[in-house]
Amino acid sequence: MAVKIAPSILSADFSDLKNEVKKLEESGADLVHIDVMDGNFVENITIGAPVIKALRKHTNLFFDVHLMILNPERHIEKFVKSGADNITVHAETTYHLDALINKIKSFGKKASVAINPATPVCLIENVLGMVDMVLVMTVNPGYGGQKFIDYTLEKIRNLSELRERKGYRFEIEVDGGINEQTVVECVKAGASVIIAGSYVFDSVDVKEAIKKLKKSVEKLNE
Ligand SMILES: O=C(CO)[C@@H](O)[C@H](O)COP(=O)(O)O
Ligand SMILES: [Fe+2]
Repeated sequence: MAVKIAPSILSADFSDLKNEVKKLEESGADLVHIDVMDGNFVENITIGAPVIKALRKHTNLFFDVHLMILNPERHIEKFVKSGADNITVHAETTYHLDALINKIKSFGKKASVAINPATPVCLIENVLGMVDMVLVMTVNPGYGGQKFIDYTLEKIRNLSELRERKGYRFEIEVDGGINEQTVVECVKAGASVIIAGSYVFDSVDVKEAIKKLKKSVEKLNE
């Protein structure tokens, strides 16, 4: 599976998001990852649907919206209308995961499920045939710039093996602590959508950072 790079704008300059997103488009990003945090499910509070809607006018890049909010079912329609292309919900935030995924899909959007580092894969096993992506949190959600948690690699391998065995089509997305080394481990384990926040935005050259991540895994696909 071709590896895609999804820079997370959590580490971008919030006072200049329009230009940050345009810069990603010119730098070869495959998707834009947008972290929505509510100060309840996670400590931090970031951006909501109005900001996504405002950004939508300035790029055609795929908007990968990662909801880290309680009661996500109350907000799906707003995020659909804001221009999200994919909506990812955390399995830990709902009692009704199946219904929630169907709700997202009913709007014609891609629907994905995320799990925290400590959440086992078996919790989402029943919905693996319904989702477009499984997002494996490789740090605890809430902040950018954290250290990659090694034991999450086993979950990626586990998901990859389940996908193969059952003939599922979801992609595995990884989020948190991605750099030139950890990206290789994740892709080897079966991930193909790579979210990178601080690695991309803290670098001097965004285009170069994206290129380096792609180059790190090129050899694996030969
Ligand atoms: O969802 C989250 C954090 O909760 C992420 O998408 C972060 O934005 C990743 O940041 P880095 O670890 O790559 O700096
Ligand atoms: Fe994220």
